[in-house]
Amino acid sequence: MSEAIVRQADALADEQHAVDLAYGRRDELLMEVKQGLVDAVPRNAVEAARLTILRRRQADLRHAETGLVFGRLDAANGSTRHLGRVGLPSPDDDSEPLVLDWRAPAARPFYTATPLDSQGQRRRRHIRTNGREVVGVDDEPLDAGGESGDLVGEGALFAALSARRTGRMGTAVATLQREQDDIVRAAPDGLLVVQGGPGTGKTVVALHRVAYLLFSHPSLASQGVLVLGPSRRFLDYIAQVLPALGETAVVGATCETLVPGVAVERDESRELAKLKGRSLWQSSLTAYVRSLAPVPTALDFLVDGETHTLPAHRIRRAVEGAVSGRDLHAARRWFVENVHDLLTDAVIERHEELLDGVEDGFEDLLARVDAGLAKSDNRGTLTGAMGSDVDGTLTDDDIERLHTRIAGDRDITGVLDGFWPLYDPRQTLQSFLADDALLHEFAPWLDEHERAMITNALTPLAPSDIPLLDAVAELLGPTEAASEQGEFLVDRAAAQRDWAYGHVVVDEAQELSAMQWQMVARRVPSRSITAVGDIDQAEAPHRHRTWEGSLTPVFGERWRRGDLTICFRTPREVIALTGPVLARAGSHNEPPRAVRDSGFEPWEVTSADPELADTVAGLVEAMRVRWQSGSVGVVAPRSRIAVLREAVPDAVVLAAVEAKGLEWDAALVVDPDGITAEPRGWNGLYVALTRCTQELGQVRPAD
Ligand SMILES: Nc1ncnc2c1ncn2[C@@H]1O[C@H](COP(=O)(O)OP(=O)(O)OP(=O)(O)O)[C@@H](O)[C@H]1O
Repeated sequence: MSEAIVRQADALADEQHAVDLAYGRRDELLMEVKQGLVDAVPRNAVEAARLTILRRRQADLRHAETGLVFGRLDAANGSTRHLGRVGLPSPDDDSEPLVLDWRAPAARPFYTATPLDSQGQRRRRHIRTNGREVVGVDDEPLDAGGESGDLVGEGALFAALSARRTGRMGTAVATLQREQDDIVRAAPDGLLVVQGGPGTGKTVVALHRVAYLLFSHPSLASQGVLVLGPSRRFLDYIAQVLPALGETAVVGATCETLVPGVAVERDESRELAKLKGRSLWQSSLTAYVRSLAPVPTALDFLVDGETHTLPAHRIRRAVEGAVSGRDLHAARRWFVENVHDLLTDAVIERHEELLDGVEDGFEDLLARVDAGLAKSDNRGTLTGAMGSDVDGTLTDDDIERLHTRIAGDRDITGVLDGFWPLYDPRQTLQSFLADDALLHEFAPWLDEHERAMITNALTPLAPSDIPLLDAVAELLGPTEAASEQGEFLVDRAAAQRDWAYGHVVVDEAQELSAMQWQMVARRVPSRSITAVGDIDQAEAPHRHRTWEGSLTPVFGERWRRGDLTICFRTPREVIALTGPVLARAGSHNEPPRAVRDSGFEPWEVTSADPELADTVAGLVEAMRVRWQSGSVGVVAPRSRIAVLREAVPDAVVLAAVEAKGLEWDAALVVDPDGITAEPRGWNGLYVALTRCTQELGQVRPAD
C-alpha cells in the first residue's frame, strides 16, 4: 500500500473516532435535555425562560444530525479543534469544547486562513460524512507559504457543488468561502448591501448571516430577525435551511405579507406599480396625514351643568403642541389629555370665583349654581360632590377626582371625538387615493393621467398599496397600545405591525421599490439591515440599474456595499454566454467568475412554432434521462407557460421572474427572444440562462 493511501486511511480512522465521540456526546446531551423537559410546567418567568432555552437547545441538537462535525483546524502550536454545526461541550469540565460551533470567533480561520495568512494554523481539514460515517477528508496545509487560490477547501466544495440538485436548498456551512464569510461575519451596524451575480451564494450568505448574528449578538435574538423574501414559494424553499443552522427565532415574510391582517386582493399593471412605488409618496402621505389634524376652533364643554368654553387660541396651542414630533393618534391622545387638564383648571377657576363671590353675595350665587346642576343631571352639586375643605378650597384629592370625572365623561369625549376623530389606515389611504383634488394638493408631482390611473384603480388592495398602507398606518400611529399575542417572540413580532426587529435580511433586494424600502426601514429603527441581491436580475417595474439609484431616495449615503464575485452554481460554459446579455440589460457589473466547468457545452435547437410544445416535451424527457434523480426546469415567456405546462405536466415550467433564486441540474430556456420582449426582458433572460448547475439548452421557434 502506498504511503499516501495509508495516511488517508489513518486520517479517516482518526476522524471516524472524533465523529463517533461527537455523536455520542450529542445523543447524551439530547437525552439530558429531554429529561429536563419531561412534565416540565413552568411555575414562574425564570423557569419559563429556562424551558425555552432547553427547547431551543433540543431543536439545535436535533437539527445537527447531519454534518454534526465537518472540519478540523490544526494549530501551529500542536492543538487541534473540531468544528461543527453546533457547539458540543466536553463531558469532563474541560474549557475546550469537544466540537466548536462554526459561528464562534475561534472558528473563523477555518473559513479565512490562507498559506499567506495562516492565522496561527498549520492545516485545515474538511471532513465529509454520509450520515454518521466519515467518507472522506480533504487537507489543506496552511504553513507552506506560497500562493493563495480563490477557493477554500476545494475538494469539499466541489463535492458539495456536484451533488444532484433536489430543488431544496441545503446549507453550505462546511464550505463557506472567504468572501462569503466576510459578509456573514460583518458587523451588523447600518445597511450592508451585497451585490452578487447569479449563483454567487447570496441566499446562502444571507441565511448563514442570520444564524451567525443570532449566535454572536444575543441582543438581536431578543428582538428577532426578519427575513424578507420575494415570494411565499421562495420562503418555503429556504425554510429548511435556518432550522438546520440552528435558528428558529426568525420571522419570514414577503413585502406583501408584512402588514398583519392585510392581504393583497388583486393584481395590478406594471405602470401603476411603478407609480405607486415612487419615493415621493412618503412626503405626500406625511403631508396628507398631517393635514388631518383638526383646524382649531373654540370648543364648548358641559361640566357639572356649566358650559365651559375653551377659546380657539387655547385649542390652537394644544393642537400645535400635540402634533409636533408625534404620529396623529399619539398627538390626539396628548391633545385630549391637555383638554382634560384645561377643563379641570377651568372648573377650578370657576369654583374659586364662587368662593370669591362669598364676600359679595355668596349665597345667591351658590343657589344659582346648585339649581343649574340639579336641572342638568344627578351628579350632585359642585359644592357637595367635591367634598372640599370646610373653608371651600379644593383638596388635591378633589382635583384628582374632578379630572377623572372629566376624562370619563361621555359628553366631553363625544365633543373631542367630533373635533379630532380616530382614523382607520385603510379608509384613510383609500379616501386619499380616490380624491383627485387631494392628490392634486398633496402629490403635485403626479400629472393628470397619473392621477386618473390612481383614482380609477381603488379597491381592493394591490401589491403596491401595501407599502402605502404601511406608511399611513405608521403616520397615524396605533389607536391604542398593542396587545402582546402569542407565547413566542416570533408570533408576537409577526402579529405586530410596528414591531422593532434587531436585524432585517432582505433577499432579492433589487426588486424593492422606494416605498417598500421605507417599509423595511420602519421595522428596524437601528437600520441594521443586510440586503442581498443582483441589480442585473431586477424585474420590478422601477427603473433602477444601480444600487445608488435604488437606495439613495430612502437611505441617502448611509449604506455600504459588499460584493460576491464567485459563481458556485452556473458552470463556466454558461457564464461565458451571459456577457452580451448583461450588456443589453444595461448592466454596470461584470458577470461573476464560475468556479467550475460542467463539461457540457450549452446547446440550441429550433422548432417550428406549432410543434414547439412537443419538441419541449421530448427535450425535457431526454434531459431527465441524462439527469436521473436530478432536476430539470423549463423557463419560458409568460405567454407560452400555459401551453407548455399542458405539454409537460410533470415538469417545472416557470416564467423568468418566477425562476429567480431557483436552480436545477439542467435548464431548458424556451423562446429566449420571447423572454427578452417582456418588460425588463434582458434581465429576465439573464435569470433564465443562469439557473442550471450542469446543462443548458435553448429552443427557438423557427420563423
Ligand atoms: N460556499 C458554498 N459551498 C457550497 N455551495 C455553495 C456555496 N455558496 C453557494 N453554494 C451553492 O451555490 C448555489 C447558488 O447559491 P445561491 O442560491 O445562494 O445563489 P444566489 O446568489 O442567491 O443565486 P441567484 O442570484 O440565482 O438567486 C446553491 O446551490 C448553493 O448551495
